[in-house]
Amino acid sequence: MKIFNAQQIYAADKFTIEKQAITSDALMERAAERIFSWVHSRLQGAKVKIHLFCGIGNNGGDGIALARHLVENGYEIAVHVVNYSDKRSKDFLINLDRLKERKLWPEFLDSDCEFPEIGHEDIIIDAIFGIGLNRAPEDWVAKLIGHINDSAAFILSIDVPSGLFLDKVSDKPEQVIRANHVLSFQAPKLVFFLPETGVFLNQWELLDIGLDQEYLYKTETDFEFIGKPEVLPLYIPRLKFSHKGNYGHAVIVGGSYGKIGAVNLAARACLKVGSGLVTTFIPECGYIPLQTSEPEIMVLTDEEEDFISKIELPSNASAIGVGVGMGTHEQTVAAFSSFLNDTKMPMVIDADGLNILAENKRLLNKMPQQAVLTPHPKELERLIGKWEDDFDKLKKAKAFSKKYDCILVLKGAHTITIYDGKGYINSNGNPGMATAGSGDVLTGIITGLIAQNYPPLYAAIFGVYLHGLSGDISSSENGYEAVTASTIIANIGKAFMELFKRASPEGQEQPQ
Ligand SMILES: NC(=O)C1=CN([C@@H]2O[C@H](COP(=O)(O)OP(=O)(O)OC[C@H]3O[C@@H](n4cnc5c(N)ncnc54)[C@H](O)[C@@H]3O)[C@@H](O)[C@H]2O)[C@@H](O)CC1
Ligand SMILES: Nc1ncnc2c1ncn2[C@@H]1O[C@H](COP(=O)(O)OP(=O)(O)O)[C@@H](O)[C@H]1O
Ligand SMILES: [K+]
Repeated sequence: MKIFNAQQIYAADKFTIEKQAITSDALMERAAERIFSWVHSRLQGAKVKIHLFCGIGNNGGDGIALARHLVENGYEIAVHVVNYSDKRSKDFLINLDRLKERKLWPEFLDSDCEFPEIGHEDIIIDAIFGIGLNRAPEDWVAKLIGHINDSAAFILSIDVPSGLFLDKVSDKPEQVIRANHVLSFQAPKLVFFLPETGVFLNQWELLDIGLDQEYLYKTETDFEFIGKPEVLPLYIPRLKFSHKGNYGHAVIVGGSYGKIGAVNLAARACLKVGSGLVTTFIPECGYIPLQTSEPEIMVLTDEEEDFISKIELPSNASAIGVGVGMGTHEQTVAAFSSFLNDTKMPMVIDADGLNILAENKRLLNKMPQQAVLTPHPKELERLIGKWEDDFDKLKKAKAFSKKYDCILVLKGAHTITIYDGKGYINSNGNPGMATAGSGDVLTGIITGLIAQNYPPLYAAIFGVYLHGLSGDISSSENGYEAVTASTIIANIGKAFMELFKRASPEGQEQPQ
């Protein structure tokens, strides 16, 4: 699903209004009707007090139009107009008049007023600012936002939490609404997924307001939100008359004394995503534990006992995952350096592989084309340097990926895969996955997919999704805390099965 920026959303509104020959007010009415039916289907007329805080732009207009629907359906409401400017939008004014025609007079809030009392069981509709926020709110508006945040009431934000910019991080977090739920129009916003801005909302949902499909389809975006519909077409089916040679030979290179487990996890994940053969290249000390615990996995060893000093590959290797648990011994650095000189095979580089690259930047030019790098935030910082905020991070990551022709997988709650100027934002996964070795599993998954001939970018996007889905199945069975890297591996099979379930008419999924 595409993630549009504010200019594109405004353009889509304009295009839709012209093509469908409707007024902008009709589009606002559509938006308000969608919000109303969402609210009404949940509240069913409950006698709960609803406070609507409405700005004076179109986001406020949505709120005022919603107020009319609520009052017409018997809800107990209080409308507070946050009068932060005298430049009221046309559609806001149209809707204000309609409200007044129904004898409902909003309370106007300004810099001198007392803020309304909010009961802990009340509901707040936040329609102060939408995607039009272009500067920090004035002090009194910021205080009002603080007052709303301090209440125990449930906060439902319209389109975006008010105070959240779409293209930068607010330097004053207290000026942003902390929404329990956001009803966003048509498409998700990038800020929902970045660590510094995503914290302002708990959940989000999309409301379709019928923006022109052709415009949405044709408009190129810098970011895409990756869910099941996006990953399914990437899947490569297994063929009836195939043999293991058709599914590649993945090699995991890594491990050091005390960190052989990382290789074990990555190699098992490789097997579970369907790699035909899996070999590990590890220091001698890992030979017995790996051979005895994983009968399917072949083991090659370095001549050194505790670390890697010279990397050798099986002759028919088709993809390499390198770096997990590998350490940064100087002989390992030398081995990795000459390995990069000699090997132009598809490669996933993780953990100490990334640390070595960061310490020896000249090696970056030796990476094979479209190498997949899977840094967690600290590893990323070592590679691309410090960033000012999450937007700057994305800009720097894109520049890095372009400079070295590599695919960057920025791991996090919403992992973002960057390539060719575009970002692919993963939709699944959970905090249970913040656990030792879950990154090693991801390395194995992506390597195993590349070994089977998935193009590296697709392997990264598909692999990240599959990893998140396995993590979600693990947490649904065990709870967040008990998710381990091994439970993620154990659920890779179920994740594949889940991918091919289709929704039944009742909304329950059935195998396809
Ligand atoms: N354009 C359309 O046709 C539709 C727009 N919709 C709503 O319209 C919203 C965008 O509306 P607007 O563009 O009017 O913008 P907002 O309602 O977000 O903001 C209102 C105006 O306030 C001004 N402003 C920005 N920051 C300010 C600040 N810190 N202090 C004081 N004034 C400030 C800006 O000029 C801005 O246009 C969307 O988020 C959505 O809720 C929906 O009604 C659907 C249809
Ligand atoms: N809060 C979270 N929500 C979803 N996924 C997460 C969360 N925290 C971590 N993950 C995922 O878990 C993995 C952790 O990787 P990493 O930090 O490299 O772990 P390790 O080094 O222990 O293998 C990444 O794929 C990341 O996206
Ligand atoms: K809002």
